[in-house]
Amino acid sequence: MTDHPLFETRGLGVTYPGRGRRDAPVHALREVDLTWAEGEVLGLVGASGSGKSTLGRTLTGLREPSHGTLLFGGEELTGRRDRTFRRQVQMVFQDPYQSLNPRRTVGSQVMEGLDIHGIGASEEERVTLAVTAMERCGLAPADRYWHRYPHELSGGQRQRVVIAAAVVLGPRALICDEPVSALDVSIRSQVLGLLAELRRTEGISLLFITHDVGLAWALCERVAVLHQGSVAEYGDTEQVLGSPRHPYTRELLAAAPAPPVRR
Ligand SMILES: Nc1ncnc2c1ncn2[C@@H]1O[C@H](COP(=O)(O)OP(=O)(O)OP(=O)(O)O)[C@@H](O)[C@H]1O
Repeated sequence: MTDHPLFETRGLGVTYPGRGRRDAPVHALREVDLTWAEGEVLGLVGASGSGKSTLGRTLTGLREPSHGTLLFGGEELTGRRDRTFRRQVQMVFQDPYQSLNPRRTVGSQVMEGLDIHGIGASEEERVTLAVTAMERCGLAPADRYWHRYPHELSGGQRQRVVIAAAVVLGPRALICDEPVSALDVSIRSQVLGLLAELRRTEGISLLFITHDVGLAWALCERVAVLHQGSVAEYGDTEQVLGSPRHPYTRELLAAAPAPPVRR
């Protein structure tokens, strides 16, 4: 732990060039000032196109800011992220197929990061770490899943493999971009429960990107509402979603399919 926030953005902006030659550039993020504290579950909510994924990808280094400053543990991040950062900050995407290789077994995919980062003194130790992470993520006993391919698993199990492949590296932060939107409604709460538990037991900070204000309300301590690339409102979840001040936040809450429930 440091005294610095895990991540901090100051005046962060991301502009994409227009898709066609005649198209105007898209200002996906404008002047975003946010703080994500170590150990915190921070929600990023907003409608489709509000810039949520762009912000998540910019934090991980998949996209470079066009302007502004991005700090990690108080240090400015520029250019290619180093190996330590890539180990400490992991992403979980909406569609586990996007993250998994269909031609490789579950065990080899959970092991892959350990090989890349040179973790574990021997193959045996790496296998033990992978088995522990899989079982920690609800894939127990691990040998039941180890030799299977992604298509042989359910959507929820695939997402657990993705989470296990991140957790095995001992990350500080998980950036979860709509992690349950592609899953069957009946198993969403199990995967959300796993993420909440990882935060509680391992102290992993969570950034929870969602268009679903109800989920943010249930899971997050603080929430930032993004509207057309800008932060409309930001603060404690109770305050932002319980007594919204910005008309856009009220609109999002009014459009929620069920009244949000605080967990
Ligand atoms: N690679 C790209 N090139 C050009 N424009 C892009 C690119 N990626 C995203 N955009 C545009 O940037 C804006 C923000 O997109 P982003 O995907 O970050 O929003 P989002 O809130 O995550 O939306 P969704 O919930 O639909 O994923 C949108 O107008 C989108 O069309």
